[in-house]
Amino acid sequence: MRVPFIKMHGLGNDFIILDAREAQLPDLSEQTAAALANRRTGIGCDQLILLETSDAADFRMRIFNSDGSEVEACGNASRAVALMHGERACVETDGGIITLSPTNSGARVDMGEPAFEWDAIPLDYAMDTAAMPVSWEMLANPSAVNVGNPHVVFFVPDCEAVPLDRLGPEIEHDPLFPERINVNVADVRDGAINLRVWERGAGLTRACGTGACATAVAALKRGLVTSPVTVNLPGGALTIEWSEGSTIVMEGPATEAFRGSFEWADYA
Ligand SMILES: N[C@@H](CCC[C@H](N)C(=O)O)C(=O)O
Repeated sequence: MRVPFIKMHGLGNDFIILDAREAQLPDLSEQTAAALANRRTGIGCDQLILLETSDAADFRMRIFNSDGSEVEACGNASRAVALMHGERACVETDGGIITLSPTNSGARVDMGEPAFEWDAIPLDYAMDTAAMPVSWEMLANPSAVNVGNPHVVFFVPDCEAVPLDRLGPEIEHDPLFPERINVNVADVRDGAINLRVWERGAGLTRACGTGACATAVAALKRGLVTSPVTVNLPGGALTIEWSEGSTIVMEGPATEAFRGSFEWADYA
């Protein structure tokens, strides 16, 4: 079976998008998702996005990391899907319903409300998620925020100085995080946030939209910045708006890279 795909990215965080809203596709196993995401032997991407019909929203967006794991949310892919869809839409994800609106330069996405309770992150045991009493070498007292998916956020003097390629996987797989975790390291300068992210199931990426949301929320709660705040990532900048008790709104660019098709193979 020949399957069409669209390759898109948000600030260099790249996606394969498969559209099963009208055409029927075989069930996508985690092994097949990982094979398609492989940069040497597949098409290559950080996340594979599968669009399906939904009874609860205009359509459903499923998200697979490059290691094949299916997860709840992806901010950058939400903007890519908004650009591809071309009009405002409510979208069902495993992290909740989000609302996408294309803009002249990309998209604006209402990502829903963040959660802060320890068991909503989730953590393995109860603790204060605003300043967690834990550390990994120079990374200490992070905030934990769930924005549809789980994030831990460390504020440091200089995020470029953190060996995230070494500490990221160690923290991602720490037993404190039963569903693993996305690891954010951030510094605040001139009212803006500089951010690097080790993504659960994908490693270091050029940008992480949910990471930007979680970090902005954690920085706003700590009184380090005011809303709306610019979050600078290696791939470019996002704007995040949030206030206590409200939903998070993310705005930024999205780009189509190319289209193609491949012969479906089931690796399960
Ligand atoms: N790139 C994403 C996040 C993708 C999912 C994440 N790696 C997870 O496992 O939760 C984004 O832009 O938000």
